[in-house]
Amino acid sequence: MNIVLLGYGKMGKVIEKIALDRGHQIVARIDITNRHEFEALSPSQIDAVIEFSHPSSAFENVKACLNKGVPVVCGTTGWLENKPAVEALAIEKDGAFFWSSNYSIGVNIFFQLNKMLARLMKPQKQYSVSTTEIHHTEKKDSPSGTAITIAEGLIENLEGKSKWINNENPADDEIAIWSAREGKVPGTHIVKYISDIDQIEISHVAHGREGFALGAVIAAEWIVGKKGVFGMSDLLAF
Ligand SMILES: NC(=O)C1=CN([C@@H]2O[C@H](COP(=O)(O)OP(=O)(O)OC[C@H]3O[C@@H](n4cnc5c(N)ncnc54)[C@H](OP(=O)(O)O)[C@@H]3O)[C@@H](O)[C@H]2O)C=CC1
Ligand SMILES: O=C(O)C1=N[C@H](C(=O)O)C[C@H](O)C1
Repeated sequence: MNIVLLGYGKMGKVIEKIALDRGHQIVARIDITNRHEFEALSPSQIDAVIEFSHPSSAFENVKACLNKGVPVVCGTTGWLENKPAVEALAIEKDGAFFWSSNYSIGVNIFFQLNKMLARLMKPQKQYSVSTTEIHHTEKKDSPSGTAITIAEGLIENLEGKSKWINNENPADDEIAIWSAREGKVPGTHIVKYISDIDQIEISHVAHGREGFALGAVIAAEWIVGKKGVFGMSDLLAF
């Protein structure tokens, strides 16, 4: 497959290595300094774009891919408010758009576990729930996209929760997301239920970026020839 990397930072570089190991070619590595090279490429040169850039650039980058008529797998977080517009554009252009807050298989299993646990905890009103995410100090957005997906899973499956709040004490209808930035931590997510007498905790700890990158390359392999708006639950058939 011919892949364009839109965003060539920490993730772009790990994705490149995994894509090459899986026998793909990297047609272009685009970051903020050589954006014009992407405009110059013709759709016939590209099987899929993998976009991991910056919260402020993902919206324009994904629109540029859909307008060019090439499938795009996007992992950038922190731009959720513009995602519905991109999804509408993908449908209008009969294109293909894939997004996940987290491409790791382990985290996607954790998302399901979180929802299952929430369903079990729903009648147990003596517990208060919260989620914590810990990432490296270079991370631009807070809370993490993954923590938002976890909070959405809790809101869907617990009673009386309608929104999340970041690094502030929650009201009764809010899920607290506690964010911390420490050293080079690749990504840790914890869901905790606390009562007066005990505590239940589930966690996912990434040991590196390889899991995110492998999932993104598998998504790019999967999206070729498809039309529509997709996420990891389509790929993993959850
Ligand atoms: N969904 C998932 O599984 C995962 C998602 N992420 C998300 O991916 C994103 C990128 O993470 P990471 O690689 O660690 O970040 P980095 O800051 O290491 O890399 C971002 C890259 O994007 C480039 N960039 C900035 N603006 C543009 C633009 N307009 N066009 C093209 N490239 C641009 C930056 O260039 P320059 O350096 O010149 O500014 C840099 O090379 C974040 O939103 C992060 O949260 C991360 C891991 C997993
Ligand atoms: O910025 C990161 O590094 C990560 N971002 C994603 C997120 O915001 O959830 C996924 C992963 O946790 C790493």
